[in-house]
Amino acid sequence: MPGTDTIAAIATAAGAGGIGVVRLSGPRAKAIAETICGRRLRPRHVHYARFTDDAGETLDDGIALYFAAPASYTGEDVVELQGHGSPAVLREVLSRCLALGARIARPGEFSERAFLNGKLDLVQAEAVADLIAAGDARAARAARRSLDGVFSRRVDALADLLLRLRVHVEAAIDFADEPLDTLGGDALRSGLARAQDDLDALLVEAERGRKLRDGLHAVIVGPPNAGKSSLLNALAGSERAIVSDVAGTTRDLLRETVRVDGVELTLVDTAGLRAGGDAIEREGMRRAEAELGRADLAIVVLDGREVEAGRAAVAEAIADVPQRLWVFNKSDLAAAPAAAGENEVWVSARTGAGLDALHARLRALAGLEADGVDGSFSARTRQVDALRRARQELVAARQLLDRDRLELAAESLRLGHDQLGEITGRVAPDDLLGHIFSTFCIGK
Ligand SMILES: Nc1nc2c(ncn2[C@@H]2O[C@H](COP(=O)(O)OP(=O)(O)OP(=O)(O)O)[C@@H](O)[C@H]2O)c(=O)[nH]1
Ligand SMILES: [K+]
Ligand SMILES: [Mg+2]
Repeated sequence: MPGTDTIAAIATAAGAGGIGVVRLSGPRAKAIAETICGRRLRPRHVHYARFTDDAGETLDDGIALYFAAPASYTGEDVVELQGHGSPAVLREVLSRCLALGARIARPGEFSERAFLNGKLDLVQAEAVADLIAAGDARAARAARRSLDGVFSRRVDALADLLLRLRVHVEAAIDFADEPLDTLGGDALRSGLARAQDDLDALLVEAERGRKLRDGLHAVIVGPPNAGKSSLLNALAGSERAIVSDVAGTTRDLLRETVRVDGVELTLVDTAGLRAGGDAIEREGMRRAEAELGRADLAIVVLDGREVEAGRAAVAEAIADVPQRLWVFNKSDLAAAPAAAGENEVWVSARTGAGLDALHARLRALAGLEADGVDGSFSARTRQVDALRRARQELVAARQLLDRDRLELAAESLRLGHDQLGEITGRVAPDDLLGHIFSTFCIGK
C-alpha cells in the first residue's frame, strides 16, 4: 500500500558534489530525521544540525528541512537532509535512515506517491522525469510547461467536452422513438465536430512535443554506394561509418545521435538495398527494412547520376514511412537541376555542398520551424498514441451517429473518453504506472 511505510533515498546525482541530499517521505520521516539531527523540526523552517550515528558520533553537519503532509512534494511528511556531497557520507546518512525504520525508495517512488496522493497527474509526473533528462534548454522549457499542467489542462478540457457529449447521446438513447433532430441532434453533431477539431490541434502539438523530447528517428536508406555512410559522417561531423568504393560496405545498422540546429536526430545508417547480395548483406537489408518500420523519417540517399534507378530500388522499402527526404548525392559529379522539389536536396557528402539546405529541411521536417514551438509542451509516445486512439473513437462515434446507431456511438465516446483519462492517469491500469515510474531515477 502506498504511503504506509517511509522511504528514503539519496536525491542528488551519484558522485562527489558540493551538496548532497538524502530525502525521506512517509509517516516516520519526521521522527527518523529528528533522531538523526538530535532536535525537533518545525515545518518549513531551516534547521542547522549535526547528523549523528547511533553512538552519537557526527556523520556530517548540514541543513534539515521538514515539509508536513499534505503540503509537500509527495503529499506525505517529507524531510530533506542536506549535507556535504560526499558519496561515502551520504551512504552513511542513508544507512542511518534505514536503521531507524525507513526503507530504500524504488526509482520514481517519490513521484509515484505524489501521483497517488493527487499532487501531480500522470502527464506532470512524466514531465518531472523529462525535465531532469532534458538535453537542451528548449526541451527543458517544454517539460516545464507540461509540469505546470499546460498539456493536462488541454486533455482535461477535451475530456469534459466528450463527457457532455456522452451524456447527450445517452439521454437521446432513452428517447429512441423520437428522431434525433428533435433531441438536439444538430448541437450534438456540431459538438462532435468541434471535439474532433480540438483533438486534431492537440495531436499536432503533442506530436511536436514528442519530437522535442525524443528527437526524430531518421533512417538513411538507398542503393549501395549512393553515399549513405558518407552522409552520416557529414551530418555527424566525424568519421563514424566506414566509407569505401565497394558496394555493400555497410551491413549492420549504425546508430548515431546528432544535433542539427537544435533538432535531435537519431540517425541510422543501413546496408544498401539491391537485389541479390550474399547472406550477410541480405541480413543487413532485412535489418534496414525492419528499422524503417520504426522510422519517423526516411532519408533516401541516391547517387545524383542515377536518380530514376535509385527511386525504383527503394520504392517498396519506404512505402510506409510517414515522411521522406530525398537526398541526391554526389552533386560534384552530377548536373543538379536549377530547382529541386520540396523534400529534395542536392548535396555532395564529399565537398559539403548543399548540407546547409539539408539542415534546413531536417529542421522543417522535425516540425520545429512552425510558430509557437517556443510555447510548446513536452509529450511522450504513450500520450500521443492515446490521443490517436481517442481520435479513432471520435471518428467512429460521428459515423455511427449519422447512421442513428446511438448505443454504439455512446460506446465509442466512452472508449475515447477513457483514452483521454489514461493520458493524465485518471483511468490508469497498475501495470502502466509500474512501467512509467520504474524508468525514473532514484530519489525522484
Ligand atoms: N564524388 C563523390 N563521391 C562520393 C560522395 N559521397 C560518397 N562518395 C563516394 O562514394 C563511395 C561510396 O560511399 P559510401 O558512403 O560508402 O556509400 P554507401 O551508400 O554507404 O555504400 P554501402 O554501405 O556499400 O551501401 C565512396 O567511394 C565515397 O567516397 C560525393 O558526394 N561525391
Ligand atoms: K560503399
Ligand atoms: Mg555504407
